[in-house]
Amino acid sequence: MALKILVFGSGSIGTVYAYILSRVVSPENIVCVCRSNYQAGRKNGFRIDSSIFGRGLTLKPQVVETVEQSAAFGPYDYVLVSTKAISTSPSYPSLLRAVVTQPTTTIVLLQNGIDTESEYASMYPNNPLLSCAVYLPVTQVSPAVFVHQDLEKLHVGTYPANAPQEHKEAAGEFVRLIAKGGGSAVLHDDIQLERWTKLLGNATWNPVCALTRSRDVQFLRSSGHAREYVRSVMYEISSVAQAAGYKTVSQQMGDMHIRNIEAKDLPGNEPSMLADALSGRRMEVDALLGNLLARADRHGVQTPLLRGLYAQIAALDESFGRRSGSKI
Ligand SMILES: NC(=O)C1=CN([C@@H]2O[C@H](COP(=O)(O)OP(=O)(O)OC[C@H]3O[C@@H](n4cnc5c(N)ncnc54)[C@H](OP(=O)(O)O)[C@@H]3O)[C@@H](O)[C@H]2O)C=CC1
Ligand SMILES: CC(C)(CO)C(=O)C(=O)O
Repeated sequence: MALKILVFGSGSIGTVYAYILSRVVSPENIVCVCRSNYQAGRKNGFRIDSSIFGRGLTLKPQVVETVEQSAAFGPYDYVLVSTKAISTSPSYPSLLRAVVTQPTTTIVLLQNGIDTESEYASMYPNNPLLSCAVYLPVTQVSPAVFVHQDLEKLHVGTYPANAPQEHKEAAGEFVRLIAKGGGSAVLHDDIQLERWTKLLGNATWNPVCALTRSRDVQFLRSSGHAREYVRSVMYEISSVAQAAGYKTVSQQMGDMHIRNIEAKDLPGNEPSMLADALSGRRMEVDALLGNLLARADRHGVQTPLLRGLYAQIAALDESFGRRSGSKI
């Protein structure tokens, strides 16, 4: 039988993976749940300009406005969760009840952050749950129009790492599917090290860039203190990672990361949290920082700079909630 795929959250990441999968699965079997870009996506489909996959790419999947509407197109083999990893009411995991109807439906979390999986795992204990680290810089420049630059790599593994054998096999099948669509996916027995490795960059650049309305290179070149500040924030993150057992997430890794950004031209990369801040959208405060601080507390690691960043980004996020009456 033909595979059926649901993309919950057809923003930057969801749309590019929908495109990759549309090279192996008929677009009529790919259903995209949209919100602000629903009208544009329904009318014209999605457009992607990618420095890797090509310019002017188009995708015309099924487009719906709610998860309930998408249930009519199921049952699904894969439910890709590509919303922001934020708390909502009702929660994102609970919204998926209408579509996680088969024990074989694989849930794939295409999101940044750490410690974001447990609600999905407790709600859908029998379904394969895949957690990922996504390297895919994409920005939505107008409704349903996306620009993707430089990099595409997906690290995939089960949650938890010691999931049953059938779930491990489901992870392998998903990795093969992405590869058939021309993407680069890597299977891990334990994905958490990759999540923490990615967090080193995201817990630094995402809030720093969002708070300063600067891209990463712009921030680094903004004053004589910027580099040392970023380095010190990364030192705190790597100290928590070390205490949590992720020994390769080190200060040396942070230094290499900074050197890579320093070597880039202005203006640099726009982290997804900067894109959210510029549009006044709710931000991944806990997935990127709050859960990290909880780990720091658990291990008794001092993190004064991260606490300051958290307090500021949480206040900015709250201000967006007040202003918009909040979409969540
Ligand atoms: N963009 C990037 O470069 C990268 C992002 N990531 C991570 O990937 C994840 C996804 O990020 P990204 O794609 O940038 O986020 P986007 O904000 O671009 O996309 C999320 C989409 O989900 C939609 N959505 C949210 N709630 C609902 C709902 N209830 N019903 C229907 N649609 C909904 C949003 O709609 P609306 O537009 O109305 O808000 C939006 O279109 C995040 O965890 C991010 O940190 C990882 C690597 C790179
Ligand atoms: C790697 C990076 C910075 C890509 O833009 C990202 O993960 C994000 O924007 O959240």
